[in-house]
Amino acid sequence: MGNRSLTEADHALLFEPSLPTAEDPTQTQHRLHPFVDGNGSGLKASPQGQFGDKALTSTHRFIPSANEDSSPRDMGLDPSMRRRRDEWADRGAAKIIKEVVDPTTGELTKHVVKMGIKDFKFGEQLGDGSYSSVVLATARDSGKKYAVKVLSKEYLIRQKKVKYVTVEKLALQKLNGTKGIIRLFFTFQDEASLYFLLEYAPHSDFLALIKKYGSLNEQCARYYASQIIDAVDSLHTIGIIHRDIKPENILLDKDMKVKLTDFGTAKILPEEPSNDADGKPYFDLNARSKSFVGTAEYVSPELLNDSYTDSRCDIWAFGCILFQMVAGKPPFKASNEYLTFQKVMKVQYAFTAGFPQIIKDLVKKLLVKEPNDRLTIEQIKAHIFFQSVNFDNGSVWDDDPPEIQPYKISAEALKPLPKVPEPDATAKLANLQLAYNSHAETTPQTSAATCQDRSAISMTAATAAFNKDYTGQLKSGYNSNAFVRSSSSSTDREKAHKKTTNIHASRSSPSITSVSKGKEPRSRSADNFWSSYLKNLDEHVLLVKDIELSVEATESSAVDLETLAPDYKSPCDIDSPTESADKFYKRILVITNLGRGLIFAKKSPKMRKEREFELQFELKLNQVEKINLINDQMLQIEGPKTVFMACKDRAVLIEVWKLMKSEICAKPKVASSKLEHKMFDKFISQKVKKTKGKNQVPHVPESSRLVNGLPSSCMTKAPEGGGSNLKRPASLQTRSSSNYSKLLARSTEMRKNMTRTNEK
Ligand SMILES: Nc1ncnc2c1ncn2[C@@H]1O[C@H](COP(=O)(O)OP(=O)(O)OP(=O)(O)O)[C@@H](O)[C@H]1O
Repeated sequence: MGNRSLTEADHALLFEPSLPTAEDPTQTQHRLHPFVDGNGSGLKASPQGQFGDKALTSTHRFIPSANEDSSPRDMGLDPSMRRRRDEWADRGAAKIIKEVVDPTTGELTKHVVKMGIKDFKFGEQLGDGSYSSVVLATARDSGKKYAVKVLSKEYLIRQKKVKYVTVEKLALQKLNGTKGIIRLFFTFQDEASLYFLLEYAPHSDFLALIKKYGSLNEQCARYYASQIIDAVDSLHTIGIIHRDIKPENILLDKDMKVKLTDFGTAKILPEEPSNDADGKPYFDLNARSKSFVGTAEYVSPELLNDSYTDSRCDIWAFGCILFQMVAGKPPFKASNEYLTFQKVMKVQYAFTAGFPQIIKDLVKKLLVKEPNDRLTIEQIKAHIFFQSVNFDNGSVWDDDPPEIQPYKISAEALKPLPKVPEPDATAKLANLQLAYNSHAETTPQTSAATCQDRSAISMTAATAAFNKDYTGQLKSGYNSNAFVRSSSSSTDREKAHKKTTNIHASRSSPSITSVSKGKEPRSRSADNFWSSYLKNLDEHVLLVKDIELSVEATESSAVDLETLAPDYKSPCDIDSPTESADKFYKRILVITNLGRGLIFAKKSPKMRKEREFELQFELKLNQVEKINLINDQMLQIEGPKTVFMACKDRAVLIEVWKLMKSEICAKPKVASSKLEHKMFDKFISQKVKKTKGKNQVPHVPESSRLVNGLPSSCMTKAPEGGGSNLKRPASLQTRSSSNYSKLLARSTEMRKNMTRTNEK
């Protein structure tokens, strides 16, 4: 039993009847009012430990066995054990008030009934926690399914976990009937174990969902995030802080809706005197708690840095989960717990490529080191991401879930958030916008104020401009250049534009004005767009170019180069896609200073209709093993995948080749253009010497056969087997300590021993 004796409360939980929990569940026609714990019977001695991989093996441990009736069990029991079991059958059963309507008189009569282990058939194990096993149970009378959390008394006492169970029970009782919280119907016990009869959530948990799909699209993320935050709001309103919110503690019920579970480490706040006229209970949600509880990947920095948490730790965890929904992995994850802590303490995380701007904005405001600067729940609900969600009319819980789809990058998602101007600031914004646009193309001097604002205001326009600009270039053979005006034209803005710039005459297009810029292949607005897009990732664009791209098929298939690119008669005859080439995707390559080659594709068969660019492929340049120049219009880049990049424009290939050859990663090398061309020419002449015939179609070995487009493995999707490197993170639950290294040591120790200690 360790060095800690049981408190009265612990004793009550383990050995005495307790308070009622919830309405009964097992009957459809009758309402049942459970009010006490009792004891159960019908247990079978288990040869192995049944309380999770972290539990101790106990020879005294009992588990409910699947679908057995009582008689065969009696055979193995000696008389004293049988007597004890029978004693507990009465003592440990839950006593429930059953309301029965008399069919003749129509009167409601109440009966006290006992419900215990004998009233359920036990089935498969649903899950394993640190100190419990959860099994499926079917009520013998109604056939309804439940999840029963089974906790070994001996283990709880030995590992000093009784407090956790008490807290879990109290929290669930307090929260009973709250939307988004798993329901505890009642508890019962026998000599060996405690049983929590819980609502069954048949669709597993949120971690499994993310794993299955790899990520969730914005719509799904919005649906689930709104339920999670609403459930957290309800918790906090009732004075409960969860403190271990993570995907695996978010179950999915029969309707695929959120049910928070695992309140073992919750904090139940004392009610404070209320000043409210309506007398609503008041809880100090900012009251600090020093308990070291949570899970490494979702733990808030204030617990690690300053050894305290309050309700804002649930908001932090919500931010981590929101990130994970889109990225498929938690924001703070390292090879071990210590390194994960380091990242959390420094709030060191990076958005994945193509992370949608709107969610990024919200996550950035949630994963904030200083709890006071973190958004409040009210502010979260008011965030533009939840603009379409009505948190007041219950639709968050009533609406059916959307079709689950993984997140797929789209140009729409990359568009920066519209900056909502204050009414009187519209004109100023327009001025700044236009001033910036003019600046970007023509005006050398810009005021400091304009510079400061421009990153915020230029991006929407730049996005729109980029797409148009790009289409325009294709049509006009790179002879036109575009510069941007505000994408939402307005008379005011046009006036402002005239005032602030006298450079360009307006054209009929509301968002683009084209001017001839000689031979410059791409407008700066396009580059600005990518720069702005990547700026948030601490990345900047080194190169934006049109390319044709193919990726070697993962399984070699009988596809040759002609099949790969039917319009290309030979690789040396590469040109921009023609208007007739319906099957072609226009692709551009963006190379960044962080050594990423991002290939965006735009399906625009006739170049009439605007189609959005989508990130199709990411090439990690530092993983490139070899670059082969097939000829001076095509590169073969060997790495984890073989990528063929073709471009008629030799200068483009020079740049790509140069970047890759110099193993560009974090720091680009700057070489004089003359030198680059020299190097390139040398490289080519060596290649040409080795090539037997000029302009010959290179031999493509069977193993390097190509397919048109990209293998699906390059697209955003769930990794094999629902994959990802997501392991179920285990909770940390240990006593508070101001000494961080002690905490780490303790958590490591804890991992080893799979033990927990009671918080103070
Ligand atoms: N009501 C339920 N319906 C279906 N499955 C459930 C239910 N409750 C729990 N489970 C499954 O059992 C697992 C363990 O449950 P739970 O998290 O409550 O246990 P725990 O011992 O408190 O775990 P932890 O180690 O996180 O503290 C869950 O991850 C889930 O897979």
